[in-house]
Amino acid sequence: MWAGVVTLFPEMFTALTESGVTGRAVKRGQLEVAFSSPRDHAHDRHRTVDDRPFGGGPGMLMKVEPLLEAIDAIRQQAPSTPRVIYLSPQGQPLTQKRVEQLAQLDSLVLLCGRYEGIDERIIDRCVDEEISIGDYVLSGGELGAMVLLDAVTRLIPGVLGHADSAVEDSFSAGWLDCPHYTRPEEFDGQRVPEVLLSGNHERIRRWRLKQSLGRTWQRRPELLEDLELSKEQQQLLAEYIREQAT
Ligand SMILES: NC(=O)c1ccc(NCc2ccccc2)nc1
Repeated sequence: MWAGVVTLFPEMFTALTESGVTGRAVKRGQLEVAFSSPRDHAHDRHRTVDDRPFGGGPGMLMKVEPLLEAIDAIRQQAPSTPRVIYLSPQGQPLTQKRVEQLAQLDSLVLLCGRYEGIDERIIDRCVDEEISIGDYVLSGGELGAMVLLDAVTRLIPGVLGHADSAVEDSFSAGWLDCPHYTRPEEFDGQRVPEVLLSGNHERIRRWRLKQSLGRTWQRRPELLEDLELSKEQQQLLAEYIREQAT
């Protein structure tokens, strides 16, 4: 996956490119991240990248010309025509389903707004899709870009070891994950559920599925509305709900 990032703060992205699973993916060449800053494309004496909004109002906006030049510069580096995504509170919510679709692309350009955002003419000219990582306002789109890149990079084949890829099943199935335990079997009086020590893989599968469905019902019932549960899943969820009542 090739990602071009248009940002005034490329140094923020070392958290993604130099740490953990995503840092390893960059080192292995599974993810490539390139940067382009509007500041490098501001040619006036003060290298101005922002300006006051027409119509008045608080704050500043990112200027058209430096941003457009920065976008064109990064697009030229893309190995294939990139999908241009703008991170903004006005975007479509980022979901695991959308992450899975984005992970299929060869190249992305991520626009990171600062101040109160960017001139709408850039969105009209260059942006294919606006994405939001949640209903709150941040000081810039960079954290959203890193969230998106992290979620997408995990899905690139070979990035996660086999053991980790099992983690995908629950959320990509559309429900929350089940509880997890590791050694010791007992800690300060708290025991690991016996079923997980039983070695009975079918019982363990059913227990984990029941816990996932039950927790989804308890914490995020709206996620269940879009799901068509199998007979087994419906039965396990019903059992979980009955046990909650007692
Ligand atoms: N919720 C998000 O994904 C998000 C993205 C960017 C951001 N801040 C930069 C910005 C502010 C206003 C308009 C456009 C961009 N805050 C939150």
